Amino acid sequence: MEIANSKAAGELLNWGDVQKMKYSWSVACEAMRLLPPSLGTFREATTDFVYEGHLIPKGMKHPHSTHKNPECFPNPEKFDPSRFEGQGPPPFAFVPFGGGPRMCPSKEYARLKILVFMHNVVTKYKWDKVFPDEKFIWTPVLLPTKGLPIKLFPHNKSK
Ligand code: HEM
Repeated sequence: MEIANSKAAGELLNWGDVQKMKYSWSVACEAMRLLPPSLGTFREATTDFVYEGHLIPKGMKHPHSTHKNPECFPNPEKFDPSRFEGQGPPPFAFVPFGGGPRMCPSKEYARLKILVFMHNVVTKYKWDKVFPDEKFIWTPVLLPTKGLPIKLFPHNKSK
């Protein structure tokens, strides 16, 4: 709310505002940790190799599986945005956008869109899910099974 409180009614966000929205981004990251928008990236080992004592055989495919590993994220089922504060998770443990040379080229664009969306929804509306226990499936992108309808209640109709 720090950014929202610094803006006049109807004033748009600027780039500097978005850079300051660190807690909102931690919340978005924690949501993407628990429910990655994309099922993950598949990498195929082109040769046998050993990593930290584990044989990775040629042909093995790896979707990302670290998001709920308690060594990377203690108490992994808990929604806790503070995991992303300070140094944050270990390298390559949090990979909703993939990693390495083929990682999502739109990560920063997606961050901008997500933060602007969150800012506007939170500052303009109170909202409720129509189906509180709606399930999500991956197809391979994350989809709400009933389309995630929500009811919006404007905070202030004059804005
Ligand atoms: C929350 C939003 C998004 C998420 C979570 C996401 C996630 C991903 C993931 C996991 C990959 C595979 C990366 C890899 O193989 O290591 C990927 C690739 C890609 N994404 Fe995104 N993405 C998002 C938004 C977008 C948007 C908005 C665009 C385009 C405007 C986009 C364009 C691409 C492209 C072109 C690739 C292929 C990159 C390559 O193979 O070199 N993504 N994305």
